[in-house]
Amino acid sequence: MSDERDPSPYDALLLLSFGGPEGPDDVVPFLANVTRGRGIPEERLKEVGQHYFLFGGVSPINEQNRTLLDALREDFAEHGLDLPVHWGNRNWSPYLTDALRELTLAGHRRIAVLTTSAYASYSGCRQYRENLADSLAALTAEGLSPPRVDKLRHYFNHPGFVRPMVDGVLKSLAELPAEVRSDAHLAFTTHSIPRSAADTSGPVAEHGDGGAYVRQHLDVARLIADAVREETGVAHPWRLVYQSRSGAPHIPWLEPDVCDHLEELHSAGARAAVMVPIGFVSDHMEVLYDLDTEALAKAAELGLPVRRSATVGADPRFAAAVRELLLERAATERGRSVERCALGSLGPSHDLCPIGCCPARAPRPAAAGADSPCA
Ligand SMILES: CC1=C(CCC(=O)O)c2cc3nc(cc4[nH]c(cc5[nH]c(cc1n2)c(C)c5CCC(=O)O)c(CCC(=O)O)c4C)C(CCC(=O)O)=C3C
Ligand SMILES: [Fe+2]
Repeated sequence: MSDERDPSPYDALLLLSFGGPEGPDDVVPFLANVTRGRGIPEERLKEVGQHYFLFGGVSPINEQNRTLLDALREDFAEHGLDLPVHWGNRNWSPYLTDALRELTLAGHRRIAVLTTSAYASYSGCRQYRENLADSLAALTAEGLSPPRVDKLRHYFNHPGFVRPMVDGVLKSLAELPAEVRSDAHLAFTTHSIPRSAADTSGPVAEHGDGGAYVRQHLDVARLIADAVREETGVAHPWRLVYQSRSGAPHIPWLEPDVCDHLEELHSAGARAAVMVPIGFVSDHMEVLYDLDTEALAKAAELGLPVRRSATVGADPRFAAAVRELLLERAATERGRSVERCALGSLGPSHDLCPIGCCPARAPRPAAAGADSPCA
């Protein structure tokens, strides 16, 4: 078999995602799963529940993952890559443990895992690794012998993730009124996280204030802004901003908030903006509510023309990137040296999260890292 289509040692790919409710009755149990043991105030839960009820209790995230699964299967088939693609979630059905049980019972022994989070952070990386460790432990407790799992590297700077977003920004710019288009600011937005979590994201020694989380986002923002300038000849001013903050007000989280930023832009005389949700892989509730509902309402109130650009979703270039990441890792595991595709200044991310990377408040077992048993 040619190296370009040899997935060994892997015998399956698992898409690992957040999960979301698919009807009004799912909302509260879903939120209980999300916040289990983390002391999110009930006020906030009710507020978040409202976001979901506005959309009939349905988060689009599961449907988008189904579409991504289709795109991955289609891409694999087109490229002669014979590898089953499965799906499991942290917080809603289909649950990760059930997906891994099914794979175990079907005889799979070594699984590559793709998370729907492109960046380093506790929520986007280590927490998924903890979920994997928990599920493997649950299957062992059931008397099964679960497979080994490897998490594919962070793909924030992979061209298959960045280029579709560049196209999205160009499209959004084109939709702005012609007379303000070239003045538009780019507001790159991602999930706010506690400052303490940002500072300890990624290999701690390597990164300054804001950790790998902020550096990785800044690199992607710069890449997109540069590509847009090359395409349009306009150097749009840009800034990295944050959204979807939760938690107690006295604990510092990453700022500024996207809505505050729009207000600031407006009072500084800006004439238009495009919000670019680089922190998210698909148009799930954070995008649909926090940006398309809340932030666009703020923009309308200000009379500021604002568009929200597309996430990668199931773009065929993203599906191709997943195939490349998988084959790259497979070849590495077979001891071959391979090209590791990455744009920008940070280079390709590590395959194995270093010890202590993105620490949890209370240390717990995590799979697929340098500090994992049998990694
Ligand atoms: C970095 C990051 C990502 C991006 C990476 C990734 O994609 O993984 C992300 C994604 C998502 N976050 C999501 C939903 C929620 N996140 C919450 C809470 C939190 N997120 C955090 C961080 C992140 N979150 C943090 C530090 C908290 C507070 C503490 C905690 O609880 O860990 C809460 C609880 C209520 C609230 O506090 O808002 C909910 C309901 C959904 C599903 C949306 C849908 O249903 O369509 C998705 C994709
Ligand atoms: Fe979240």
